[in-house]
Amino acid sequence: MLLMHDLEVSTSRFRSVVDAAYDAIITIDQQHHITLFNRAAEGLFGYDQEEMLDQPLEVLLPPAAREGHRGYVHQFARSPVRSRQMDERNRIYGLHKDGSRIPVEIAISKITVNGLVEFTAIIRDITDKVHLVDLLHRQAAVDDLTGLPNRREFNDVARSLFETENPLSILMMDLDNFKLVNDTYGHEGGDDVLKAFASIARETIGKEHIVARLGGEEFVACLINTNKEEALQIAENLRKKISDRDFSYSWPEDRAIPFTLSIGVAVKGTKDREMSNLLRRADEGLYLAKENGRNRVEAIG
Ligand SMILES: Nc1nc2c(ncn2[C@@H]2O[C@H](COP(=O)(O)OP(=O)(O)OP(=O)(O)O)[C@@H](O)[C@H]2O)c(=O)[nH]1
Repeated sequence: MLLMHDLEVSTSRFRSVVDAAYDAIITIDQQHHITLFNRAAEGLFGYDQEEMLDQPLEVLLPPAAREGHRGYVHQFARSPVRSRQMDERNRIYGLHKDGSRIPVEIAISKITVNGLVEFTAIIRDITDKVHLVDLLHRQAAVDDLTGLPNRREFNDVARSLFETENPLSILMMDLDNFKLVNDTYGHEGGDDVLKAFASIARETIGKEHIVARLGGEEFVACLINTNKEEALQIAENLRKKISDRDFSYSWPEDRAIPFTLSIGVAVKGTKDREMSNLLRRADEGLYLAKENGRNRVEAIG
């Protein structure tokens, strides 16, 4: 009798600890059916405990993860390890009742009860952490002023594009006499021009290509699947649009500032071993365009 009482006390203590836990705690049996679903799990997944007991765990996983998860649990059941953190390198998602995916961290452990293996998963919602990491990634890759990819991001992307067999062209672009723009319209006016140019270039060059800000008034475009004639045409089209003010762009307070740009063009050739060869030739083209009077397009090679 005393033993029964002790057991009841211990069970109710266990229940209150599990229910007060901040993390979702779910237990499944050998057939992957849910045997325990605490309050935090109700909050995380949007289901009531009554709905979930005896349900297969798969209900809480995005369809694409279900098969892999079953294999993972089988393998874990056979391994001598008693607890482990589920894959920390790849993001793991749970599936909310409303169909949305929830990024989670999962610690899983197993116990053997009467010869049968049971698993307990402790699941933490890491939505805030994931948002923060994504934000930091974005900030590290994007130029604040224009919203374009920055030099580092461009180098990464361009290098991987260079590895493919596809034709590739580079436009090296530099706004003309930008110091004069700053001197005449102030640094803020200069910033407005940079933002305007970024927006017009992105629209004119097209979403299938990459436009990035290398720094200052220097920009670059990587044109994918584009040969020399097409690259020259895109460059000339952009130069002319800017020079003729043939674009619709909403300037801040309608204070449109005239500007022009010079462009150097280089096309990937069989002799190009690295992206840096191509970028160097585009730079030489840009230098030539400046030498020859600015507001021009020059190609090298
Ligand atoms: N407003 C603004 N100015 C910048 C920024 N970054 C660089 N600059 C300015 O850009 C100007 C670049 O001047 P230069 O390199 O002499 O070239 P330029 O006057 O454009 O002359 P060319 O390139 O030879 O046509 C400098 O005055 C920099 O201060 C920026 O983010 N905002």
